[in-house]
Amino acid sequence: MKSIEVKNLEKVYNEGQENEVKALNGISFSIEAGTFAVVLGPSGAGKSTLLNILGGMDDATRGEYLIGDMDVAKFKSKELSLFRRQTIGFVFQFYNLMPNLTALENVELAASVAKDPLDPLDIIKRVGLEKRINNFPSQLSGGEQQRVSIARAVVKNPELLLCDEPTGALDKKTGATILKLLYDIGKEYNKTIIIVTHNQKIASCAERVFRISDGNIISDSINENPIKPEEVEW
Ligand SMILES: Nc1ncnc2c1ncn2[C@@H]1O[C@H](COP(=O)(O)OP(=O)(O)OP(=O)(O)O)[C@@H](O)[C@H]1O
Repeated sequence: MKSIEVKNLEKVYNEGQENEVKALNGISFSIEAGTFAVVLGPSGAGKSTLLNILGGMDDATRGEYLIGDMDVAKFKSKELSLFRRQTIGFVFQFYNLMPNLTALENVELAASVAKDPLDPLDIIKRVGLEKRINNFPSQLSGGEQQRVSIARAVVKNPELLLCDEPTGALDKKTGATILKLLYDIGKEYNKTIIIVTHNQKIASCAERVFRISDGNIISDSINENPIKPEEVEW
């Protein structure tokens, strides 16, 4: 497992033009492998921008992004494509499953592009969907679809799991169980997890909490006593 380091990361959209936007103002942080971290911030703070850069979906304007000895900010598009396949697992708010594939097939497809995948059936059982493997996404509840999407992310055996408002479309009870599943899976498979959210409650169960505002990290705290995800007061 590899630690993550970001140094003086800047993202400027439309640099030098009238409509220039500084979305990230030279932020720096490092995260130890296996940490359950949350990035909190209001709308427009730069959360999606940061997530897109960490996930290799966009490049930084300036600065460094290292995962272990991988110098990701220097990657060209082909290396970034491999990086997205092999190193990152994504969990999105609205699941983004392939509608014409079953739950198991969605997970198998992700495994098929990974370098060192885990067993799809084992993972789908681990997320509690043993009896739903042949269902299509439209035949699953929101919480079940999010379980498939977690299985799809984890089966790739990635270094880093990036989650964009993973409980944002779920009711409180389902959101809490999904949060617990993410936490438990992170610990079982020793994965670094970064959850981006505007929901302050989620931060109470994180080991590390970053708050961002206007493209700056305004606080970076280690939570010595995170509460259990199932005890989060929503
Ligand atoms: N492709 C883009 N081109 C120009 N400006 C952009 C682009 N993407 C984001 N921005 C701007 O960058 C700033 C940060 O946006 P970002 O989407 O990262 O914020 P956010 O914290 O994720 O917000 P939200 O919670 O609403 O999704 C905003 O001012 C936004 O308008």
